[in-house]
Amino acid sequence: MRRSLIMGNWKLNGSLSMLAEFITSLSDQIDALKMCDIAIAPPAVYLHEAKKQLKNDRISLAAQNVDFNTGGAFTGELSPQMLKEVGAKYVIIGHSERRSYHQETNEGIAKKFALLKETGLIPVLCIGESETENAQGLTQTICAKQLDAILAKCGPDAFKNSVIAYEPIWAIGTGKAATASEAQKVHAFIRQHVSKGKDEIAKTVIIQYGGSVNASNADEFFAEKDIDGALVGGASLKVNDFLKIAQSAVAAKTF
Ligand SMILES: O=C[C@H](O)COP(=O)(O)O
Repeated sequence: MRRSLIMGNWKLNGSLSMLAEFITSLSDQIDALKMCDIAIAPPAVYLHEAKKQLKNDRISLAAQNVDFNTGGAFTGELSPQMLKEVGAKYVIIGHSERRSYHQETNEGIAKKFALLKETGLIPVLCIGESETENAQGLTQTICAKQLDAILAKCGPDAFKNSVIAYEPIWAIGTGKAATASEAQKVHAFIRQHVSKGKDEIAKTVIIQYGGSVNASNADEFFAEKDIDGALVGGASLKVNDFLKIAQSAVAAKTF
């Protein structure tokens, strides 16, 4: 059975004191969350300190972005190897905020995906459609295009042991989450599209839902068979809310 992965994406939020409080509270509760994997993605500048403060490997670290170069004259960028060295296990790539505010393309994101795999880091590939595309019935077309860029660059086994976060753009930070059954349909499509009948990929690819997940609606998502956890933004900034979401994931796997 796939384990759920609950990841908190802090985006451009947080501080050293918040990090310390968060890690202490999370560490106190982690034993009750054995059935799911937990990760936090604070701003990259805090990863090294987070690694030092983490007392066990049950809480993993993620970065929010990476460059597609390994080194050289690329001012302001961070390489996969640097993120690995400061403790990242996962790296979020292709978030819609980066696609939209930093003009990231499917091709550039595919280069990042390939480099992360080579470095031994786990890509968390964000995909999803805009509100207009959703209204036009283009959800699957858009998701397929975003996934196909990775398959073209990395081959049919690209998604073995990888993470995909389905994040409909209209649901991010809006309080207007997709319904669990809407999300389940898209997740089932994604699983079929990336595995193309290969059981090994279908069984190992983790597909998270992201977009206004909170402590009250998390249960509904995790009850769906193709929703393997959540990429949580706003609700991951309060440790108690984040913990409740993780507890919902555990409960969904233990009935
Ligand atoms: O990476 C997280 C997503 O963008 C979701 O953000 P949100 O939970 O604030 O809607």
